[in-house]
Amino acid sequence: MTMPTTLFDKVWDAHEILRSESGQSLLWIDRHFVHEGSFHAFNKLRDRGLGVARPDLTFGIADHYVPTLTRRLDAIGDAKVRSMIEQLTDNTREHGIPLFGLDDPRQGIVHVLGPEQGLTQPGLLMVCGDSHTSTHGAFGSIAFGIGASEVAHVLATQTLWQSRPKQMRLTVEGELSSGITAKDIALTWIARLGADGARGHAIEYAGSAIRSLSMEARLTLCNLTIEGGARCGMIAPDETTSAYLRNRPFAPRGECWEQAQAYWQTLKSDADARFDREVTLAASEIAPTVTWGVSPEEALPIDARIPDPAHIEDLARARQVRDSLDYMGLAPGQQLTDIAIDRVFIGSCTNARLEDLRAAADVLKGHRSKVPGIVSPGSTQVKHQAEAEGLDAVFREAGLEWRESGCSMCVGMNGDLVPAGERCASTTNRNFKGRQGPGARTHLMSPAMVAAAAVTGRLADVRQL
Ligand SMILES: CC(C)[C@H](C(=O)O)[C@@H](O)C(=O)O
Ligand code: SF4
Repeated sequence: MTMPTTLFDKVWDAHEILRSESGQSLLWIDRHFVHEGSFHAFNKLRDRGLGVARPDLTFGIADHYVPTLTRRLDAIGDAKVRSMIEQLTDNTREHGIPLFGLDDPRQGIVHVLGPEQGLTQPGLLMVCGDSHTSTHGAFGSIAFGIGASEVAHVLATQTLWQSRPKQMRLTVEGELSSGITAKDIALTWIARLGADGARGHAIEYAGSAIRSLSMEARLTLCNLTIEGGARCGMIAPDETTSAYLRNRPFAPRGECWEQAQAYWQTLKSDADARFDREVTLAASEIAPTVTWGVSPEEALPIDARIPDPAHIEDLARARQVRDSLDYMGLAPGQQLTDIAIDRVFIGSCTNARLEDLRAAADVLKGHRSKVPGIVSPGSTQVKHQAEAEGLDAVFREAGLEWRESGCSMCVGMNGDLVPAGERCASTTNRNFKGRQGPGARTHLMSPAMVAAAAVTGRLADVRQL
């Protein structure tokens, strides 16, 4: 009798080349994405006179530093920003690595582009020097972020040493009510377990509420997995996965497609597989959720009040809450829906795919935004699709800026910043101090909720508009 195994075990075991005495596994890497931050690793290779082992399995993507007002490199005033994009172009050219560069019609944020192009597929092992690589696990691949020296190791060998993480299953049963999205599922579990709650674990998302999510929503959920401290997040591939991938540029075709289907069907946890940890949520207990503090775990249902540190017994936690409120410029006990905002941002690898833009446009249609804001589609293709549907017109008529695709105001590396002291309702994944700019205050929420905040000028419950 064979031991029952999990989806994670199946994919991991298929990639393990050997195991060291200390229990580390040497893993084969199927896909390696490199963005502008990879220059460290390329410099390392150069110092040691090494080449890239498998340029055909490596893909360059310009996203973190790209301008969103234009696609012209020479329009970037900041020489340091320009050089980040130039270095990626030079490094990929030198090593024969395909590049989705600034002016490529397929350009996009790495975690939007990979799935969109069909590079992300069930059963693969994928890495990138970027923490939100967990996104790609939505297809039933193992995908995680790695550090600069690991990027160099993968470039040089197409392999990576890793220790096998513990495993946790997060089951969400029931039906999500209208207005509740994958973003709300994620913020809810992270608020419950903590930003460190899933540390050292690979998460498999399961249950009827997860199975009913679209592919794009699954990407949002797996994207945010890292904010709960987990190593990666996965969802077993099903009909939704195959329907999404069929005919994508890099997806298998013809007989290979049939073979892939047969393999993908085996990619699920056995009925009696054991997890180190099981967590269950009822879909009915999930409300539209927003963050109020400086960590994704500081999140609450939109109808709640800001916590009062005077009522928190744990002194360390009370101090933390006081510190968060101080940075965020908020008062204890304040009703979330009373918080006025200064601007909005709709973008990032978390929530800037077509369905996200549709959800935001649905709420904005026929309204003016009370505050300024930027909409940056997750990829150039998403931009074109949105324009074909007239979504750009909805955003423009609402008074928001319709920009080019890139990481943009999620992290501000390209100069798209929230001014100090301003409060931004944002579809992104991190609300750390200074994340959107020095002194900037970020509230994370779903695209529909950002649109509701734009329309009302404060944090608002999209279900009550
Ligand atoms: C700059 C990059 C390495 C970073 C990451 O690792 O995630 C960024 O994408 C982020 O979201 O903070
Ligand atoms: S959009 Fe934001 S979270 Fe995603 S890769 Fe870019 S900087 Fe990181």
